[in-house]
Amino acid sequence: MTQPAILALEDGTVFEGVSVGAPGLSVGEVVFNTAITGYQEILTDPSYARQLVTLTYPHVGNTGITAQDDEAHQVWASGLIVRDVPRRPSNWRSQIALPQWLSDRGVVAISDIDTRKLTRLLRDTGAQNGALMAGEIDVEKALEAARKFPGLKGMDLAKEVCTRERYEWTEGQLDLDRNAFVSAESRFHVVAYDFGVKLNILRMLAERGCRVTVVPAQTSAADVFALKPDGVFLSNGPGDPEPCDYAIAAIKEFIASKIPTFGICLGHQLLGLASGAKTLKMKFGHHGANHPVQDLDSGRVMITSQNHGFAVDEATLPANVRVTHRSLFDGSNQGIALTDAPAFSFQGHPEASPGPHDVSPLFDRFVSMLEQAKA
Ligand SMILES: NC(=O)CC[C@H](N)C(=O)O
Repeated sequence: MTQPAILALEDGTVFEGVSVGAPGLSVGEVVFNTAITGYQEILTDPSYARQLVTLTYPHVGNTGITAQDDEAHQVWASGLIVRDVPRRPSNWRSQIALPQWLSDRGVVAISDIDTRKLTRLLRDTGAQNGALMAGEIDVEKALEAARKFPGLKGMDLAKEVCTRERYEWTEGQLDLDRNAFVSAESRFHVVAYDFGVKLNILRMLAERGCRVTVVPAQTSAADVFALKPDGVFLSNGPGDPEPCDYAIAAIKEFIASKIPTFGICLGHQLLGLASGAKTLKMKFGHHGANHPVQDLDSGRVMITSQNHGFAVDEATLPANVRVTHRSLFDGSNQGIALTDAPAFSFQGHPEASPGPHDVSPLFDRFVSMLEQAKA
């Protein structure tokens, strides 16, 4: 039996649809993602914590859900908003249908709303806070919950979503012919900060010969140095980078020690902050899998996967930080490199999960840095 669901926005707009997940109330910042595939990777990406994600692609759930495609061991998005979910999925890898998977995990989701109208509204007004309600509906209560959500600015979520315990990672990428993840021989030891890390990042490091020790967000630089790594990786993650003072302090020490350091997304923003730059909240951010980004060194344009609502403010970069990449959508910063330390970072997602692989050579650049430092 279909259950009703609503999406209430802080500006008072209410969308009525049907529930395709668990009953209940869930609040967060509403963001739109324009990728046409990868709904499972998006929902399990820890960077979406406290966000309600709407997908502009209208048919979501067609290929079902496969455990191997999880980017983390749980759904991190606070809710899902879509136009249409198929009656049944169809794919040889599918293990479970999207609505069942969502409701098993207590995730509130709505379908049958006009997602184009919602996206236009968010594009015009900027990302808004909202509330999803499914099952028993109380419009006033949902509107109040949407207005009460404090917003992501100033919210430190990295320390909330990260691993509690340190762990080792050696598994490479999925070999579909063998239906197994392949392990590679390791030549380097990398300490990866988990601010909300996506598993495909760890796999891409492992595939390139890195044995990875994943550590909690609040691990001190001294504890990292004690592990004697060849390099440090700074992961993606949810929330505002600015309040993550523990991470900024640790990264300052990595820069000073000249250990090879590579950051992705939140990790990029944190490297920027540790270098002395500032970050800003964008109007509606970048969330999609077809964003053009220019590599300023080569002039090449790459199509990239993106998921961020904050950005490094280029106007605040100190003299020892070079801009390496820029978004061709809005000219915002997409990459930096220090001129006096082997440290660089990228705002988008070179792990492309989901998305195109144009930026994956950045992992090779990090590995060359590890090689050079070791030589
Ligand atoms: N994917 C990420 O790491 C996102 C970084 C940060 N939370 C932002 O929204 O900008």
